[in-house]
Amino acid sequence: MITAHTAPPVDPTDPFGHDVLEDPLPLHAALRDAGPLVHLTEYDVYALARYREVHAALVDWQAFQSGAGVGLSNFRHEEPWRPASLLLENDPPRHDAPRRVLRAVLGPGALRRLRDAWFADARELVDRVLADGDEFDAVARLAEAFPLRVFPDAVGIPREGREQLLPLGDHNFNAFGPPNDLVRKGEPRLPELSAWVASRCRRDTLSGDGIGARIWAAADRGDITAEQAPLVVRSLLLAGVDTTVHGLSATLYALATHPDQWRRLREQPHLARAAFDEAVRWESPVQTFFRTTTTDVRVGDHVVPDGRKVLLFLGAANRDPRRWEDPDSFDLSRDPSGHVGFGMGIHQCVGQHIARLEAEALLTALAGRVRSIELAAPTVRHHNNTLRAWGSIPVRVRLG
Ligand code: HEM
Ligand SMILES: CCOc1cccc(C(=O)O)c1
Repeated sequence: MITAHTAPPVDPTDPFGHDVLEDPLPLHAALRDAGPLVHLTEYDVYALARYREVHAALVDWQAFQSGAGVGLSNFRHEEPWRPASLLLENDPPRHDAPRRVLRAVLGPGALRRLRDAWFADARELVDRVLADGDEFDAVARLAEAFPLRVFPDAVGIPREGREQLLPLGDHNFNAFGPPNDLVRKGEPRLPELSAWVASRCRRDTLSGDGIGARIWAAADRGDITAEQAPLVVRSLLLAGVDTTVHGLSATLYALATHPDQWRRLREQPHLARAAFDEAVRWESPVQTFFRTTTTDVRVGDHVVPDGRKVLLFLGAANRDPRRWEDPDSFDLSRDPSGHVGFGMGIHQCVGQHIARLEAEALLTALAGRVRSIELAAPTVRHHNNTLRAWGSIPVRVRLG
């Protein structure tokens, strides 16, 4: 048993600096190569970047807890800046009932109920975009437009004002990082956005047959309490939009820069879901999340003391050559299962099948009309402390 707390290798890089947010790959490679555990001196936290250690931490919720927050802020010493998420920022047992309710309302029944309408909506949106011309911004016209059209409808929130979900989600994901310029950027609108999303979670603003109403019905049954219901709806609205916008953006970017893979998708439209999962592995729209150790935890030859923050680099794990063959290639023939782009273990993304359905609908509609897709101009990244995000992806398409 290791007795001395031998110090692991250190890295002074700021993982939330703009140079890293523009291109995180060099830091990911340096962290993986430095060892199974690294100490990030910039914030005095630990980092895991290899698949094996990230996966092990994700599934060991007892030693690596979420209940002290999954951002840099440690809820043992600091108040959360908003009421903590009942799922993301809680451990069992408090985590369990809200998770059961969300798993049920986002389960096979919801997917069956939504499938035909989402496929029709995707065809209608693609037809309208293509009617406007063969060059457009795939982020604004497709990756943002489609989730904002179908997901809030499925949850049951009114149409007007729903575009607020993007800046709201953007700030929430920035807030998992340090109090830097990205967090300061979102603060002026925060009171207005927080009040707005709280109003969308009330029973009386949610339409009768939506996912939101079904969460309130679960409270009526006593599966969760009436106090928990709005927070469970809030989880959907905070977690369910920006993630999918940037997951779809990553997929469209990957396909526009790999014409051979686009041809495969055209020939085999059933590969749409595989294309989305391979893009989520390759790009990892959710790059990082923190955990907090609940005891002295041994990682390799070192020990992380109790109560310390550990940054899990999901994106680095998804390109770890120790786990993936030719990890930097985007390849539809790969089996991407086991990637940690949706997390792993008891907190693994409860909305992943909703995201996959959105992607399948949009990609199927596109593959049905577009013979080729390519970049028409330089792309622009959108920096966020947690999300690997896109500002714009200008594309040119040929129909047929
Ligand atoms: C490409 C799209 C998405 C990605 C990449 C993504 C990624 C993730 C990841 C990595 C986690 C694990 C967080 C952790 O371990 O601390 C997670 C959890 C979660 N996701 Fe997703 N997500 C996506 C879409 C969605 C959608 C569409 C919804 C809602 C319908 C959603 C709702 C949630 C919730 C509520 C949690 C917390 C689950 C828990 O802690 O038990 N996500 N997601
Ligand atoms: C990937 C999960 O992302 C989030 C972000 C913000 C809030 C929540 C929540 O569960 O409330 C989840």
